[in-house]
Amino acid sequence: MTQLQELRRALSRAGLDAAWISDPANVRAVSGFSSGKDGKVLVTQGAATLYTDARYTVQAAEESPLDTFIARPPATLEHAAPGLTGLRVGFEADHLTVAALEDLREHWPQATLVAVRGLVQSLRAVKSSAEVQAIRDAQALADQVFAEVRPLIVAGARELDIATELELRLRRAGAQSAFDLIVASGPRGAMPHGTASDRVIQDGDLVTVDMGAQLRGYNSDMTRTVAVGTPDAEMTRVYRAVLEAEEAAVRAVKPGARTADLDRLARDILTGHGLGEAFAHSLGHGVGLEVHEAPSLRGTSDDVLEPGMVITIEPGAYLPGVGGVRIEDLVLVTEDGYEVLSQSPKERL
Ligand SMILES: CSCC[C@H](N)C(=O)N1CCC[C@H]1C(=O)O
Repeated sequence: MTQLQELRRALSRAGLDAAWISDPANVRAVSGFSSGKDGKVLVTQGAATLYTDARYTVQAAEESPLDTFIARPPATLEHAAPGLTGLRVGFEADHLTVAALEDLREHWPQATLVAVRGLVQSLRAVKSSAEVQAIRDAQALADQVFAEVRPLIVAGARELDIATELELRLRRAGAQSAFDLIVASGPRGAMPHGTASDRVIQDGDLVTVDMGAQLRGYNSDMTRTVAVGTPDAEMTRVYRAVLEAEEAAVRAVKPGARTADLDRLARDILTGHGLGEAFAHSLGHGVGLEVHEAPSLRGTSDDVLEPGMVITIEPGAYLPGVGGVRIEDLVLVTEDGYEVLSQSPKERL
């Protein structure tokens, strides 16, 4: 079943007649149009229309099988209005701005607008085989680029030099970085989102490299913490604890597993090493058209793993003023367990 068909079923279940899709990743998922930030999709049970402007006339025709209406707002909203009389129309509450909602109210007075959350996101959590292949290819490229750049992570190099090499090589291979590269060395490792700075890497540092490739619209996500020289005994202990938590959580991935339980498993291991407080974020997240998408591997999540989900397992420990460690694998949930997509070797300290 296509995402459009699934969306129509989800609309019926939610008591809606139509949906106005404005989240760029959802626009892409439903229409195939890759410039989702400049598109909207109106889905009813009988029709689906992609709205975009004249900059994309050729691209929309090439990429999307949907009927396409080329115009700018408010002409787009005026075009849609007659078909919406008396309908309950869902809009994406977690994306639409207040101003855009006011525009919908003004132009669609005969429709009942209903705020919905996560409608398309939940459909995207389980990937098709083509989507899995795109993510697999993105991760394979990230692994290759990481292997090329790993020898450059030495004392005297700047974090920015490492990030630049990674990004350049991803670009040369026809991909791009999925997010601002995280290269956090020494004490900067205590920042989970420590994007590369001009800090010069020192002998004895641990260096956290968190990178993703974006290929054909799909992302990968992986973190390795590497040692430059010999880290001190405390950071070696922290590294081993994070590795233990990471590998245990990966082994527990299977259909039916509650993501909150996986988070608890990793957190309990780190707590056993006195690092519970240092694990400052959730265990992971789904990956696909967005780097962060459903399911959530947060302690408060109700999500349950299903075959076809692609998730990260990424425990970390962050000690302000001292340093940090994160180890992250990209994992496909399979019918009988899991497959680790990220193949870059991990340090064994
Ligand atoms: C800015 S994208 C960050 C990608 C990274 N792998 C990641 O998802 N995280 C790093 C710290 C925790 C986790 C997050 O929730 O952002």
